[in-house]
Amino acid sequence: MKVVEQSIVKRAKELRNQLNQYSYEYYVKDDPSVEDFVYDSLYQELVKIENNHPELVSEDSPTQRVGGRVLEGFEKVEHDIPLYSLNDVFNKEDIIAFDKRVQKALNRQVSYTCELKIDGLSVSLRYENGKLVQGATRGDGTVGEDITENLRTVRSIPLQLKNSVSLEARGECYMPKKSFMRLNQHREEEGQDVFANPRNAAAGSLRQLDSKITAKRNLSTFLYSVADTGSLASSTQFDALQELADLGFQTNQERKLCHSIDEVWDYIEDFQEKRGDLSYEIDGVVIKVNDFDQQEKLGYTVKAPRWAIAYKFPPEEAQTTIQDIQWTV
Ligand SMILES: NC(=O)c1cc2c(=O)c3cc(F)ccc3oc2nc1N
Repeated sequence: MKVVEQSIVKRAKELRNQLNQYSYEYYVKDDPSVEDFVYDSLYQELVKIENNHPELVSEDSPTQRVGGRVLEGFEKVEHDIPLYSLNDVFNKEDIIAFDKRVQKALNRQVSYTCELKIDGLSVSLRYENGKLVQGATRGDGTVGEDITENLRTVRSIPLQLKNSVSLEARGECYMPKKSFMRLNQHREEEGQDVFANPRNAAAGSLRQLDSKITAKRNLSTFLYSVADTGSLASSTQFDALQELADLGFQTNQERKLCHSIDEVWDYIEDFQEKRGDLSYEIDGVVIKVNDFDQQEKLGYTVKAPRWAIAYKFPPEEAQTTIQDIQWTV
C-alpha cells in the first residue's frame, strides 16, 4: 500500500477501537467517559474514511451496526443445544420444596445464584473467534429465527468480544421502561397502536424486517449463560456471569450468591419491594444451583432444568386493580 494509505489504515483502526470502547462504556457500563459530541465527531471521521476507502470497512466497525437491506423474512436457526424454559413457582413453600429436592438428589446442601428475571425476549448470540456471527430468537427452544441484523443494532451487544473465544451466549433482550414510555407516546401521537408492555415492544422491535427501525428502539440486553458451560473457564454460575462481563457483555449487577434458601427468600422479598425502582421490567427471580458439576448431576426434565426455578412475582397491574376495588367497597 502507498504510505498515505498506511496512515489512513492506522487511523481507521484507532477510530474503530476508540468508538467501540466509548460505546461499551456508554451502553454496557452505563458510565460514559466522553460527551456525545466527541463520539459523534470521531464517528463522522470514520464514516468519511470508510466512504473514501470501502476496503477498510470491517464487520466490527460501529458504522456496520445498522444494515442497509430490508429482509423478506427470517431464516430458521436450529439450536444445537436447546434453550429450555424454566419451571415457575409462586410461593415460599414451593421454593423450599425445590431446595429439598435439590438437597435430596445431591445428598448435600448447595449454594444458589439468584438473578433478577428480566421480562424481555430470550436470545442466543453465537461468536466465532470473538466475532458475532449469528443472533437468534429462542423460538420453541429447538428452532428459532435468525435476527442477526436486528441484534447487531443493539448497542450493548458487542460485535467483537474482548478476546477471541468461540461460544454461544444466551440472555434476555429488553426495552428499558423509559424507552417504552417514549415509544408509546410517539405511537399515540402518530395514531398508531401502543404496545401493552416493554416485553411486547421488545418482541415487536426484534421482529422488524428493516433493522433501521430496530436500531431506533433503544433495546438492551442482559446475558446470563452460555449454551455449553465448557466454553467458559468458570465452574460456577456466579463466576460465569463475571466472565461474561469481562468478555464485554452486559450482565445484571443485582445478582447474589446465596448459601441458604432463607437468603434466597430474603433476596426475593427485597426485589419484590424494589422492582418498581428498576429501569427495566422484571417478572420474578431465577434461582440456580451455583456449581456447574451439580447442575450437570441434576440435569433436565423434557422441558426444563432441574437445577433452576423461576419465582414469579404477582402481576403489578392486577394487584393495583384489586386494591382499587377494596377501596371502593
Ligand atoms: N429472564 C431472565 O432474566 C433469565 C432467564 C433464564 C432462563 O430462561 C433459563 C432457562 C434455562 F433452561 C436455564 C437457565 C436459565 O436462566 C435464566 N436466567 C435469567 N436471568
